[in-house]
Amino acid sequence: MGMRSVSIFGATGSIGQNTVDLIARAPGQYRVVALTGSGNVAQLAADAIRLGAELAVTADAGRLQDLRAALAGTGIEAAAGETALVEAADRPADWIMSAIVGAAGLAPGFRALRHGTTLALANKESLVTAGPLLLQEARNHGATILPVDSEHSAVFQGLVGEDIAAVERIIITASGGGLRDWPIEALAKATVADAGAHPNWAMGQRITIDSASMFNKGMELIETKEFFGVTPDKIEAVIHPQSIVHALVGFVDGALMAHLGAPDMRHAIGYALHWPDRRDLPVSRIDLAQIATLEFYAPDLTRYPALRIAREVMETGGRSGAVFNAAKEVALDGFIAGRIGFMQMSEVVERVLDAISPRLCLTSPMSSLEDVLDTDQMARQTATTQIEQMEMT
Ligand SMILES: NC(=O)C1=CN([C@@H]2O[C@H](COP(=O)(O)OP(=O)(O)OC[C@H]3O[C@@H](n4cnc5c(N)ncnc54)[C@H](OP(=O)(O)O)[C@@H]3O)[C@@H](O)[C@H]2O)C=CC1
Ligand SMILES: CC(=O)[C@@H](O)[C@H](O)COP(=O)(O)O
Ligand SMILES: [Mn+2]
Repeated sequence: MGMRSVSIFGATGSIGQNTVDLIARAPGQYRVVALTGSGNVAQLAADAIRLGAELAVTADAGRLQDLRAALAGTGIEAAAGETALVEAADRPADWIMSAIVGAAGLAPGFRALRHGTTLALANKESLVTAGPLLLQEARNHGATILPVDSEHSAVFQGLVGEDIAAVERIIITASGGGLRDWPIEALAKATVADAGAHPNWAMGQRITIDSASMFNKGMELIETKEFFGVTPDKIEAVIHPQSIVHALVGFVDGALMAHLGAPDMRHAIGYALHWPDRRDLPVSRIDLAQIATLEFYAPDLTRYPALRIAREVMETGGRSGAVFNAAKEVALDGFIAGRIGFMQMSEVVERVLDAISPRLCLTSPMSSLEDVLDTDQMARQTATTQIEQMEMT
């Protein structure tokens, strides 16, 4: 058997760097086809050289000269822009990590499936915006999608050898985020630094703030429904401050199987990399006696309106996931830019879903990637308008 070929989309980010770490620890075992990044061209070039990649792509068309300069004399190809990203996904690779942040990750992952690859999916936005289309595309081309989000990897591992018909419930855990213990009245004044500090996981800024608002968990509820094909009434989220139990699967006989592990994404990434085998991974082993206490409690929906909105989206289906995600991305940009407060992010998303529904039938399914991208654009424009209106009042 030849060397396994891999590509990493979003290689310069938090998931991407953990993936690079695992690949770099196994010299001679992988042929690296493409690495992609965006603004961090220096990291992209350094990793492309370190891993001997064939191609490096920055999503930022304005950084092509910088990338070329950083790769001069190495023989590694350089490319830039959105089209180049999708073209990189056309380069066959046995295993592809999808770890671009946001809806920008959808098109390259979607294209990679055309080649029957194994797509390790960290980019949850792909499932939230276009779950049915993505899964259908994988079926059409004999491709495999493996979950990388820690909770979904945990559920996936809990389902090995099980019949999905015997699943009574799926419980995903939530840390509660950086503001979990704040008085609820103080949340409106939370800053980007406050919300951007996660109690347990080291992650990119956007998902860390989404953890604090629990938009991340809302996305994950939808991701669970789409990926595992279970009805919303079977999916629960519970706060677990230690982030040691990642998810639990409950069966019709009352058994509840939990997945435990240190909060280190190299576990879920490594599981997807070696699946269906298990290999030794450089993650710390948990010591239950030292941890001593694992707590669980129900989330307060007044504190976390994102969970309530996500549940409505799960029930609505159709285009509502794409609208929800796009509105959330614009609201998050607005919070990071200081234009709206922390609690106003959920207000924006709710307003966009309400404002757009007379123009767009939210329950109707999407028929193509273009359809998803059009819906995404419409929701982004509506969200921008809503933020402008909020700023005026
Ligand atoms: N971090 C984690 O532990 C987890 C992350 N996820 C999901 O994985 C994905 C990645 O998250 P994370 O690694 O934290 O994110 P980061 O922000 O750390 O990294 C994002 C990556 O995407 C690149 N990127 C940014 N914008 C664009 C764009 N418009 N087009 C193409 N590439 C772009 C970045 O490039 P550059 O940095 O060079 O600008 C970087 O490589 C997200 O969907 C997140 O929800 C899921 C579970 C856990
Ligand atoms: C590591 C991972 O999968 C993240 O999505 C994580 O779940 C975020 O932590 P929260 O539980 O705080 O959302
Ligand atoms: Mn997660």
